[in-house]
Order: sequence, then structure tokens, then C-alpha cells
Amino acid sequence: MNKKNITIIGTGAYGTALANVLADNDNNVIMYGIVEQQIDDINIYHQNSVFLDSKKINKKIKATNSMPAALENTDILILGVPTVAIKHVVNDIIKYAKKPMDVINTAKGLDEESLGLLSTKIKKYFEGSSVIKTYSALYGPSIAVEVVDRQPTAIMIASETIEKAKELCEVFSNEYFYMYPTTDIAGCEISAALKNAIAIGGGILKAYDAGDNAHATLLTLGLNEMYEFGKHFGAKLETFLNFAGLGDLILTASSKKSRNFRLGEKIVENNDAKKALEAFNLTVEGVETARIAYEIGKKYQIDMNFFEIIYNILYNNVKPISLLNNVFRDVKLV
Ligand SMILES: NC(=O)C1=CN([C@@H]2O[C@H](COP(=O)(O)OP(=O)(O)OC[C@H]3O[C@@H](n4cnc5c(N)ncnc54)[C@H](OP(=O)(O)O)[C@@H]3O)[C@@H](O)[C@H]2O)C=CC1
Ligand SMILES: O=C(CO)COP(=O)(O)O
Repeated sequence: MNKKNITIIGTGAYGTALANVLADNDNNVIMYGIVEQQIDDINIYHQNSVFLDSKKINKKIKATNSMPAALENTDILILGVPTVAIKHVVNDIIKYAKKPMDVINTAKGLDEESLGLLSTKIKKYFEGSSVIKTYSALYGPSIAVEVVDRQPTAIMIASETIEKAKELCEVFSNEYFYMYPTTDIAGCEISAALKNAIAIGGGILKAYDAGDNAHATLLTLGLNEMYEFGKHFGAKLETFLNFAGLGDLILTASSKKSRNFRLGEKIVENNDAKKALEAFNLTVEGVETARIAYEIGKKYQIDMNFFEIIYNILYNNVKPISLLNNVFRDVKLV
């Protein structure tokens, strides 16, 4: 496989983890960030201590705060910022990109405005520009810190054609990072977004010491609601059984390494979602997703009992104990 020139937008936890994989695979990797200290940390000390402590990353990774420099000669562009920042960065990317690129999104969210898919929205942002060659997105159970530690990880790449997905698998895969191809962008994206809200529920149950039965039940009913939701957008059933679906759901709704899970625990600690959120300054995509998924469920009359409860906890000051008291009743199984 030829060396690729890869640009990663965002110097956060996941962008850094992917940079490390891609540099390990001998590609030229440059990261674009907005925080000088993070850029220096990467260039000089080969670490990203704000997000990943003092863990060393591949010395070949470069970072810059200049978008034009980052986009000098890009073959593959990775969007490594949270959902909320995508519009802003795409505007700049369009301004400075010099040639058409394979664009890969990593953000896990939905589109608030259209009550639809984030991928549709991102492609719209690029519409009319000539800088996007293909669109793909990368999803699956991959906590950044474990990827940086080179612990075994398997994820999906969803592209519009299977040929492109397979080509990208070649670029990313190595002995600790395995990537599998699919064309079900909608299914992967919905799984990835919705599991974050379910992970908040996982943290709530854990903090109440609800037990392993309850945990397994949450995963099962959560997967069912993800699928009910996905059907509406034409997602395939099998996607919910792959790494983007079941895999990421199990990981995030069970692990203290997940920020969404930890937020759930904090909500119980504070007995108040608003207070917990005020004190929690990490990226937690599940909060917005819970609201958008709830609205989509209402609009299209999708049966989503869990999402209604978690929405009320996050947005209507309903106490977190209501999850324990109500989520196991009237579960609608696929
Ligand atoms: N962490 C993980 O294990 C995984 C995360 N993801 C997904 O990846 C996405 C990013 O998450 P993650 O890397 O963890 O988030 P982080 O909070 O670790 O990092 C986000 C980065 O984006 C930067 N950023 C925010 N706005 C802008 C902007 N306008 N221009 C440039 N940079 C910006 C942030 O800068 P600043 O520091 O200034 O805020 C920060 O460096 C999320 O959607 C997440 O769900 C997917 C798989 C795994
Ligand atoms: O999506 C993730 C791992 O696949 C990361 O989850 P959190 O955003 O909850 O930390």
C-alpha cells in the first residue's frame, strides 16, 4: 500500500489515537488543532497530555494550527472534532483544501436541524465544493486511550461503495487495529450516535448498583430501540450486530472509560442532570443525541421508551431513579 498524506482535523483524544495508528502504518500524518499547547505537546514531546496523559505517540506525527498548511497535499481527511464543531471546520476546509480528498467522519451524532442523519448534513456542507471525493465514516468500540496503547481493537468503516471501504481498511488495519468494510452508513451512524445516550443510562444503573441483570437488560432493550430507530432510516438489521452496533453499545454502556457512562454516574451522584452537566467538561455526545433522538422518535412515532426516560432526566429535571423504576416495563422487542 502506498503511503498516504493524511490530515486529521482536531487534536483531541480520538484524532490522536487515529493519528498514531496511521503513523504506525507509515503514512504521513498531520493534525490540525486550535490549542497551541496541544500542538507543541504533539510536535515537541510526542504526547497529547490533556487527553491521553503522558502516553507517547508516534514521533512522525506532526501538528499545526494552520489550516492551509494542514491541507497542503491531503489524500485522506479525517474529521476528528465533536459533532457541534463540524460545520465550522468544514467551512475552513472548503476554503483551504487544494484537491479532492477522501473524507472520513468520526463524530458520533445526529442532525438537529433536519432531524436526520449527520452524514447527510456533512455531505451538504461540502456541496458545491470540489474538495470531497468520497464520504466515509468510522465507527466501533474504540476507546482512544486503548488504541494509543496499541491494544486490539476492531471497528467498521462505512463508505458509499464497498471498494472504497476496502481500500480504506488497507490504510488503517494493522496488527492491533482491525477495520472492516460496510456500505451501511445510516446503520453505523445511528448505532454510534444512539449508543452514547444508552451509555449514560448504563452509568446511571451502575451508580445505583442495579446489578448485572439490569445491565444486560439495558443493553438488550437499547439495541432493540436502536434498531427500531434505524429501520426508519433504512438501516440494515445486520449492522446492529456488528462492531458499530452491538460492539460499541456493549463497550460504552459498560465501561468507566466512556465519558457518557461516567456522566451517568455523576447524574446519580448529584441526583440532578443539570448540576452534573455543569461540572462535567468533557465531550459527551450522548446528551444532544438523546434530545434529537427523542424528537425524531416523536416525529415519526417510533417506540422509544428508554429515550423518552433519558430525555426527561437530561432535560426535564426528572430524577435519575426514574430510569431504574421505569425502563424495564413495557419493553418493545423487535
Ligand atoms: N474518544 C474516543 O474514544 C472516541 C471518540 N469518538 C468520537 O469522536 C469525536 C471527537 O471526540 P474526541 O476526540 O474524543 O473529543 P475530544 O474532546 O477529546 O477532542 C475534540 C477536539 O476537537 C477540538 N475542537 C473543537 N472544536 C474545534 C474547532 N472548531 N476547530 C478545531 N478543533 C476543534 C477540541 O479542541 P479543544 O481542546 O479546544 O476543545 C479537541 O481538541 C466525538 O464525536 C466522539 O464521539 C469516536 C470514537 C472513540
Ligand atoms: O465512542 C467511544 C468509544 O467507541 C467513546 O465513548 P465516550 O465518548 O463515551 O467516551
